Amino acid sequence: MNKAIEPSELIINENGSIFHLNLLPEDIADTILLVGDPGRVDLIASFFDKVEVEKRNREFITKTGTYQGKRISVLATGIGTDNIDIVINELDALVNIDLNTRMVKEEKRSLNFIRIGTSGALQADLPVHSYLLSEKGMGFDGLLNFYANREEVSDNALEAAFMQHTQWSPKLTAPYVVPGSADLIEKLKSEHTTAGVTISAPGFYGPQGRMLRLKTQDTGLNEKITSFAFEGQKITNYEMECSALYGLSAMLGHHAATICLIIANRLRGEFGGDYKPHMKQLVQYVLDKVTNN
Ligand SMILES: O=P(O)(O)O[C@H]1O[C@H](CO)[C@@H](O)[C@H]1O
Ligand SMILES: O=c1cc[nH]c(=O)[nH]1
Repeated sequence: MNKAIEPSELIINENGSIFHLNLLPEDIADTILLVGDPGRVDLIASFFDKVEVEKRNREFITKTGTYQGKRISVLATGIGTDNIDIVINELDALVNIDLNTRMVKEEKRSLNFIRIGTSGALQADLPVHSYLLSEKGMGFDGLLNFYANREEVSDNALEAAFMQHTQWSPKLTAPYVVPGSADLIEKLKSEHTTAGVTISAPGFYGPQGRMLRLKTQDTGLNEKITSFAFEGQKITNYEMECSALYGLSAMLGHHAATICLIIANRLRGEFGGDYKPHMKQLVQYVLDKVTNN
Protein backbone atom coordinates (compact mmCIF):
# COMPACT_ATOMS: atom_id res chain seq x y z
CA MET A 1 0.00 0.00 0.00
CA ASN A 2 1.25 3.52 -0.82
CA LYS A 3 1.95 5.45 2.40
CA ALA A 4 3.69 8.70 3.23
CA ILE A 5 7.48 8.45 3.33
CA GLU A 6 8.93 9.44 6.73
CA PRO A 7 10.77 12.80 7.07
CA SER A 8 14.01 10.97 7.95
CA GLU A 9 13.88 8.97 4.69
CA LEU A 10 12.86 11.72 2.29
CA ILE A 11 14.50 14.87 3.65
CA ILE A 12 12.99 18.13 2.45
CA ASN A 13 14.56 21.49 3.24
CA GLU A 14 12.62 24.38 4.82
CA ASN A 15 12.23 26.05 1.43
CA GLY A 16 10.56 22.91 0.07
CA SER A 17 13.60 21.74 -1.89
CA ILE A 18 15.10 18.25 -1.91
CA PHE A 19 17.88 17.69 0.67
CA HIS A 20 21.23 17.62 -1.18
CA LEU A 21 20.36 19.09 -4.57
CA ASN A 22 18.45 22.09 -3.16
CA LEU A 23 16.03 21.84 -6.10
CA LEU A 24 12.26 22.24 -6.46
CA PRO A 25 10.29 20.07 -8.92
CA GLU A 26 9.86 22.98 -11.35
CA ASP A 27 13.62 23.66 -11.45
CA ILE A 28 14.49 20.72 -13.71
CA ALA A 29 13.93 19.91 -17.37
CA ASP A 30 13.10 16.46 -18.74
CA THR A 31 16.57 16.26 -20.29
CA ILE A 32 19.37 16.57 -17.75
CA LEU A 33 23.07 16.63 -18.62
CA LEU A 34 25.17 15.22 -15.79
CA VAL A 35 28.84 16.12 -15.38
CA GLY A 36 31.34 15.19 -12.70
CA ASP A 37 33.30 18.45 -12.73
CA PRO A 38 31.32 21.41 -11.29
CA GLY A 39 33.30 23.70 -13.63
CA ARG A 40 31.71 21.96 -16.62
CA VAL A 41 28.28 23.35 -15.67
CA ASP A 42 29.32 26.87 -16.67
CA LEU A 43 30.85 25.59 -19.89
CA ILE A 44 27.58 23.89 -20.88
CA ALA A 45 25.39 26.77 -19.72
CA SER A 46 27.50 29.13 -21.86
CA PHE A 47 25.88 27.43 -24.89
CA PHE A 48 22.32 28.10 -23.62
CA ASP A 49 20.15 30.85 -25.16
CA LYS A 50 19.17 31.80 -21.62
CA VAL A 51 19.55 30.42 -18.09
CA GLU A 52 16.39 30.49 -15.94
CA VAL A 53 17.48 28.50 -12.85
CA GLU A 54 20.80 28.50 -10.96
CA LYS A 55 20.95 26.55 -7.71
CA ARG A 56 23.72 24.93 -5.71
CA ASN A 57 24.52 23.04 -2.53
CA ARG A 58 27.89 21.42 -1.81
CA GLU A 59 29.28 20.14 -5.15
CA PHE A 60 25.79 19.82 -6.65
CA ILE A 61 25.42 22.78 -9.01
CA THR A 62 22.41 22.97 -11.34
CA LYS A 63 21.53 25.32 -14.18
CA THR A 64 18.39 25.07 -16.29
CA GLY A 65 17.92 26.99 -19.50
CA THR A 66 17.14 26.58 -23.17
CA TYR A 67 19.33 25.54 -26.07
CA GLN A 68 17.79 26.31 -29.48
CA GLY A 69 14.44 26.55 -27.73
CA LYS A 70 14.67 23.18 -25.91
CA ARG A 71 14.61 23.24 -22.11
CA ILE A 72 17.68 21.48 -20.70
CA SER A 73 19.22 21.18 -17.24
CA VAL A 74 22.87 20.60 -16.43
CA LEU A 75 23.87 19.27 -13.03
CA ALA A 76 27.28 18.59 -11.50
CA THR A 77 27.33 15.31 -9.61
CA GLY A 78 30.87 15.52 -8.28
CA ILE A 79 32.97 12.37 -8.39
CA GLY A 80 31.77 8.83 -7.77
CA THR A 81 28.79 6.50 -7.72
CA ASP A 82 27.96 7.40 -4.10
CA ASN A 83 27.07 10.85 -5.40
CA ILE A 84 25.11 9.31 -8.28
CA ASP A 85 23.00 7.48 -5.69
CA ILE A 86 22.06 10.88 -4.22
CA VAL A 87 21.55 12.63 -7.54
CA ILE A 88 19.37 10.03 -9.26
CA ASN A 89 17.25 9.24 -6.19
CA GLU A 90 16.65 12.95 -5.53
CA LEU A 91 15.91 13.82 -9.18
CA ASP A 92 13.49 10.89 -9.30
CA ALA A 93 11.83 12.08 -6.09
CA LEU A 94 11.36 15.55 -7.61
CA VAL A 95 9.26 14.11 -10.44
CA ASN A 96 7.75 10.93 -9.00
CA ILE A 97 7.04 11.73 -5.35
CA ASP A 98 4.66 14.46 -4.21
CA LEU A 99 6.92 16.42 -1.84
CA ASN A 100 3.89 17.83 0.04
CA THR A 101 2.07 14.57 0.76
CA ARG A 102 5.31 12.49 0.64
CA MET A 103 3.42 9.90 -1.40
CA VAL A 104 4.73 8.20 -4.53
CA LYS A 105 2.72 9.49 -7.50
CA GLU A 106 0.46 7.11 -9.41
CA GLU A 107 1.64 8.36 -12.77
CA LYS A 108 5.41 8.22 -13.26
CA ARG A 109 7.55 10.59 -15.32
CA SER A 110 10.71 9.46 -17.14
CA LEU A 111 13.74 11.72 -17.33
CA ASN A 112 16.56 11.61 -19.89
CA PHE A 113 20.02 11.64 -18.31
CA ILE A 114 23.09 12.17 -20.45
CA ARG A 115 26.41 12.06 -18.65
CA ILE A 116 29.22 13.99 -20.35
CA GLY A 117 32.45 12.91 -18.70
CA THR A 118 36.16 12.26 -19.04
CA SER A 119 37.64 8.80 -19.13
CA GLY A 120 40.74 6.62 -19.54
CA ALA A 121 40.88 4.13 -22.45
CA LEU A 122 41.55 0.43 -21.90
CA GLN A 123 42.12 -0.52 -25.54
CA ALA A 124 45.31 0.54 -27.34
CA ASP A 125 43.46 1.61 -30.50
CA LEU A 126 41.24 4.19 -28.75
CA PRO A 127 42.79 7.59 -29.45
CA VAL A 128 43.08 10.30 -26.84
CA HIS A 129 40.36 12.95 -27.44
CA SER A 130 38.01 10.47 -29.10
CA TYR A 131 34.38 10.11 -27.91
CA LEU A 132 33.39 6.92 -26.10
CA LEU A 133 29.70 6.04 -25.91
CA SER A 134 28.93 3.53 -23.14
CA GLU A 135 26.54 0.80 -24.31
CA LYS A 136 26.85 -0.84 -20.89
CA GLY A 137 28.17 0.24 -17.52
CA MET A 138 30.09 -2.23 -15.36
CA GLY A 139 30.25 -1.28 -11.69
CA PHE A 140 33.25 -2.20 -9.56
CA ASP A 141 31.70 0.02 -6.87
CA GLY A 142 29.00 -2.33 -5.52
CA LEU A 143 26.31 0.36 -5.24
CA LEU A 144 23.59 -1.49 -7.13
CA ASN A 145 24.11 -4.62 -5.00
CA PHE A 146 22.39 -2.77 -2.13
CA TYR A 147 19.12 -2.63 -4.10
CA ALA A 148 16.63 -5.53 -4.34
CA ASN A 149 16.10 -7.28 -7.68
CA ARG A 150 18.98 -5.52 -9.36
CA GLU A 151 19.47 -8.73 -11.44
CA GLU A 152 16.33 -7.79 -13.39
CA VAL A 153 18.11 -4.86 -15.08
CA SER A 154 21.56 -6.51 -15.25
CA ASP A 155 23.43 -8.43 -17.92
CA ASN A 156 23.96 -11.43 -15.66
CA ALA A 157 25.68 -13.55 -18.35
CA LEU A 158 28.30 -10.87 -19.02
CA GLU A 159 28.91 -10.49 -15.28
CA ALA A 160 29.47 -14.23 -14.83
CA ALA A 161 31.80 -14.48 -17.84
CA PHE A 162 33.79 -11.47 -16.61
CA MET A 163 34.20 -12.85 -13.08
CA GLN A 164 35.40 -16.16 -14.48
CA HIS A 165 37.81 -14.55 -16.97
CA THR A 166 39.40 -12.31 -14.34
CA GLN A 167 39.31 -14.88 -11.50
CA TRP A 168 37.50 -12.13 -9.58
CA SER A 169 38.72 -11.93 -5.97
CA PRO A 170 36.07 -12.67 -3.29
CA LYS A 171 37.60 -9.75 -1.33
CA LEU A 172 36.09 -7.37 -3.91
CA THR A 173 32.43 -6.46 -4.28
CA ALA A 174 30.65 -8.31 -7.13
CA PRO A 175 30.73 -6.36 -10.40
CA TYR A 176 27.34 -5.46 -11.92
CA VAL A 177 26.59 -4.69 -15.57
CA VAL A 178 23.63 -2.64 -16.81
CA PRO A 179 22.88 -1.48 -20.38
CA GLY A 180 22.21 2.19 -21.07
CA SER A 181 19.11 3.42 -22.89
CA ALA A 182 19.20 2.03 -26.44
CA ASP A 183 17.24 5.06 -27.72
CA LEU A 184 19.53 7.67 -26.20
CA ILE A 185 22.66 5.78 -27.27
CA GLU A 186 21.33 5.59 -30.82
CA LYS A 187 20.66 9.33 -30.74
CA LEU A 188 24.25 10.10 -29.68
CA LYS A 189 25.93 7.63 -32.04
CA SER A 190 27.81 8.71 -35.17
CA GLU A 191 31.07 8.15 -37.01
CA HIS A 192 32.66 10.31 -34.27
CA THR A 193 31.84 7.85 -31.46
CA THR A 194 33.14 4.43 -30.42
CA ALA A 195 30.77 2.20 -28.47
CA GLY A 196 31.87 -0.06 -25.63
CA VAL A 197 31.48 -1.35 -22.11
CA THR A 198 32.58 1.18 -19.51
CA ILE A 199 33.88 0.30 -16.05
CA SER A 200 32.98 2.65 -13.21
CA ALA A 201 35.57 2.29 -10.46
CA PRO A 202 35.23 3.35 -6.81
CA GLY A 203 38.52 5.27 -7.04
CA PHE A 204 40.92 6.81 -9.56
CA TYR A 205 44.11 5.04 -8.43
CA GLY A 206 44.10 1.46 -7.07
CA PRO A 207 40.54 0.71 -8.26
CA GLN A 208 41.61 1.64 -11.82
CA GLY A 209 44.91 -0.26 -11.51
CA ARG A 210 47.09 2.84 -11.07
CA MET A 211 50.14 2.22 -8.90
CA LEU A 212 52.00 5.22 -7.52
CA ARG A 213 53.42 4.08 -4.16
CA LEU A 214 50.86 1.34 -3.45
CA LYS A 215 50.56 -1.94 -5.33
CA THR A 216 47.12 -3.24 -6.28
CA GLN A 217 45.86 -6.61 -5.04
CA ASP A 218 45.86 -7.97 -8.61
CA THR A 219 48.52 -6.24 -10.69
CA GLY A 220 47.35 -8.13 -13.80
CA LEU A 221 43.70 -7.05 -13.60
CA ASN A 222 43.84 -4.37 -16.31
CA GLU A 223 45.42 -6.83 -18.77
CA LYS A 224 42.62 -9.29 -18.07
CA ILE A 225 40.04 -6.52 -18.55
CA THR A 226 41.56 -5.49 -21.88
CA SER A 227 41.62 -9.07 -23.19
CA PHE A 228 38.05 -9.84 -22.07
CA ALA A 229 35.46 -10.31 -24.82
CA PHE A 230 31.88 -11.53 -24.55
CA GLU A 231 29.56 -11.96 -27.53
CA GLY A 232 31.54 -9.37 -29.49
CA GLN A 233 31.60 -6.82 -26.66
CA LYS A 234 34.83 -5.43 -25.23
CA ILE A 235 35.59 -3.31 -22.21
CA THR A 236 36.81 0.04 -23.48
CA ASN A 237 37.31 2.52 -20.66
CA TYR A 238 37.39 3.49 -16.99
CA GLU A 239 35.50 6.32 -15.33
CA MET A 240 33.61 6.64 -12.03
CA GLU A 241 29.83 7.20 -12.45
CA CYS A 242 28.27 5.39 -15.44
CA SER A 243 27.41 2.05 -13.78
CA ALA A 244 25.26 3.53 -11.02
CA LEU A 245 23.65 5.98 -13.44
CA TYR A 246 22.61 3.10 -15.71
CA GLY A 247 21.57 0.84 -12.85
CA LEU A 248 19.42 3.31 -10.92
CA SER A 249 17.92 4.80 -14.09
CA ALA A 250 16.87 1.36 -15.34
CA MET A 251 15.35 0.42 -11.97
CA LEU A 252 13.47 3.74 -11.65
CA GLY A 253 12.26 3.88 -15.28
CA HIS A 254 14.47 6.70 -16.56
CA HIS A 255 16.66 6.77 -19.69
CA ALA A 256 20.43 7.16 -19.39
CA ALA A 257 23.47 7.41 -21.64
CA THR A 258 27.11 8.23 -20.99
CA ILE A 259 29.50 9.80 -23.46
CA CYS A 260 33.07 10.49 -22.44
CA LEU A 261 36.04 12.30 -23.83
CA ILE A 262 39.04 9.97 -23.66
CA ILE A 263 41.75 12.01 -21.93
CA ALA A 264 44.27 9.21 -21.31
CA ASN A 265 45.15 5.89 -22.90
CA ARG A 266 46.18 3.51 -20.15
CA LEU A 267 47.65 0.92 -22.53
CA ARG A 268 49.90 3.46 -24.23
CA GLY A 269 50.68 5.40 -21.07
CA GLU A 270 49.47 8.59 -22.79
CA PHE A 271 47.77 11.67 -21.35
CA GLY A 272 46.49 14.17 -23.91
CA GLY A 273 47.24 17.40 -22.01
CA ASP A 274 44.72 20.25 -21.86
CA TYR A 275 41.41 18.61 -22.73
CA LYS A 276 39.15 21.66 -22.20
CA PRO A 277 38.92 22.66 -25.91
CA HIS A 278 38.02 19.05 -26.79
CA MET A 279 35.42 18.97 -24.02
CA LYS A 280 33.87 22.13 -25.48
CA GLN A 281 33.55 20.36 -28.84
CA LEU A 282 31.99 17.30 -27.17
CA VAL A 283 29.44 19.52 -25.40
CA GLN A 284 28.50 21.11 -28.74
CA TYR A 285 28.23 17.62 -30.28
CA VAL A 286 25.88 16.40 -27.53
CA LEU A 287 23.70 19.52 -27.52
CA ASP A 288 23.23 19.25 -31.28
CA LYS A 289 22.40 15.55 -31.10
CA VAL A 290 19.90 16.16 -28.29
CA THR A 291 18.09 18.96 -30.11
CA ASN A 292 18.26 17.70 -33.71
CA ASN A 293 15.87 14.81 -33.13
O1 LIG B 1 35.17 14.33 -15.85
P1 LIG B 1 34.17 13.67 -14.94
O2 LIG B 1 32.78 13.79 -15.40
O3 LIG B 1 34.35 14.09 -13.49
O4 LIG B 1 34.51 12.08 -15.01
C1 LIG B 1 35.71 11.45 -14.66
O5 LIG B 1 36.67 12.30 -14.03
C2 LIG B 1 36.71 12.08 -12.60
C3 LIG B 1 38.07 11.57 -12.20
O6 LIG B 1 39.09 12.43 -12.60
C4 LIG B 1 35.59 11.06 -12.33
O7 LIG B 1 34.41 11.73 -11.99
C5 LIG B 1 35.50 10.34 -13.66
O8 LIG B 1 34.30 9.65 -13.88
O1 LIG C 1 41.76 7.50 -16.43
C1 LIG C 1 40.76 8.19 -16.13
C2 LIG C 1 40.52 9.45 -16.72
C3 LIG C 1 39.42 10.17 -16.32
N1 LIG C 1 38.61 9.67 -15.38
C4 LIG C 1 38.83 8.46 -14.80
O2 LIG C 1 38.08 8.04 -13.92
N2 LIG C 1 39.90 7.74 -15.21
